[in-house]
Amino acid sequence: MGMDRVAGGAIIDGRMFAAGLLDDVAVKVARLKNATGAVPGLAVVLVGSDPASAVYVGSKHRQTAAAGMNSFKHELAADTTQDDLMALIGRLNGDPAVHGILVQLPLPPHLDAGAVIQGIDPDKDVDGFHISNAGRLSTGQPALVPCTPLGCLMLLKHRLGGDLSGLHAVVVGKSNIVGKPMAQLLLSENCTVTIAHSRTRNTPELCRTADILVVAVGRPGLVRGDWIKPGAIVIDVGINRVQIDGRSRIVGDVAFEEARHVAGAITPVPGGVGPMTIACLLSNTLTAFGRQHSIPID
Ligand SMILES: Nc1nc2c(c(=O)[nH]1)N[C@@H](CN(C=O)c1ccc(C(=O)N[C@@H](CCC(=O)O)C(=O)O)cc1)CN2
Repeated sequence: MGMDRVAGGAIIDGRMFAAGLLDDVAVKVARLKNATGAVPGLAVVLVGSDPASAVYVGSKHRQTAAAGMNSFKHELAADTTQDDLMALIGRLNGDPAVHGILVQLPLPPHLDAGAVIQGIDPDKDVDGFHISNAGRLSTGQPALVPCTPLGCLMLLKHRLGGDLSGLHAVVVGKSNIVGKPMAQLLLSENCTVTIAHSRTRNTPELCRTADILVVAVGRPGLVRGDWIKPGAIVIDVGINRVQIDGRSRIVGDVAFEEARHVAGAITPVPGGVGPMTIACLLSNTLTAFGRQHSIPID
């Protein structure tokens, strides 16, 4: 599932893989409803009118409903105060119909995103950004795992038949949202993990030693074809809006046309990691519901 061969490496079809995961979630939700009458609920909070965020939130809302779950969309004005946002989070924490809470990022600059994230009940933190979930992940305890790295790991495990053990993984980028949890997940799969970032001195050389290369820096086309070890699996997390020939396009952090001839497999942008983010969010919501009610989901 989810892999097309082209001259050079394989293109990993994230859209197809995500569709399969969403089907799987929908089947489990239907089974749960039949058995218990209960319906998992996801609350998504959007502050302001950033166009890309509005699209992502709309998509989350639609896909949550399509999977048979309750979706609660909260759209707040751009000048919402920290106190009002925290009060909403408090209400959602206490609402028994809400099993997952997500605050769409980025928030307007006057708001303290860190305080908002730490205000979410860790058991409802389906983004996996709360410090408790970060700590649980890094100590090997059951955690809600950030959606984008979780989606990357699923694509990698599928490509590699489930076994990543002993492979050298290089993660370019050290954000709390992608780079660090990605590194933790790869470590938990027994990879040897290197994290490269803007101060790393020999990033191209390091990348050339990677069996698995995950790039999440937000710099269009940073990773060139000659940074890639022949046959490596390349996961491009970048979603960068650029103007090409006067038209707005989305490109990744990897120079795709160069890289695909060297890599053994590569995710495209769009159509690679992005769709997995929302599919994993719904999967996390189901996981959160199961843990809150001590109901096995699988
Ligand atoms: N609270 C969060 N905020 C943000 C997250 C997140 O995981 N939690 N991630 C990103 C945005 N994001 C989801 O919220 C997201 C980004 C991209 C895609 C996606 O499917 N991309 C498509 C292209 C879509 C387009 O044309 O714009 C693709 O790559 O194929 C889904 C979700 C930041 N904020």
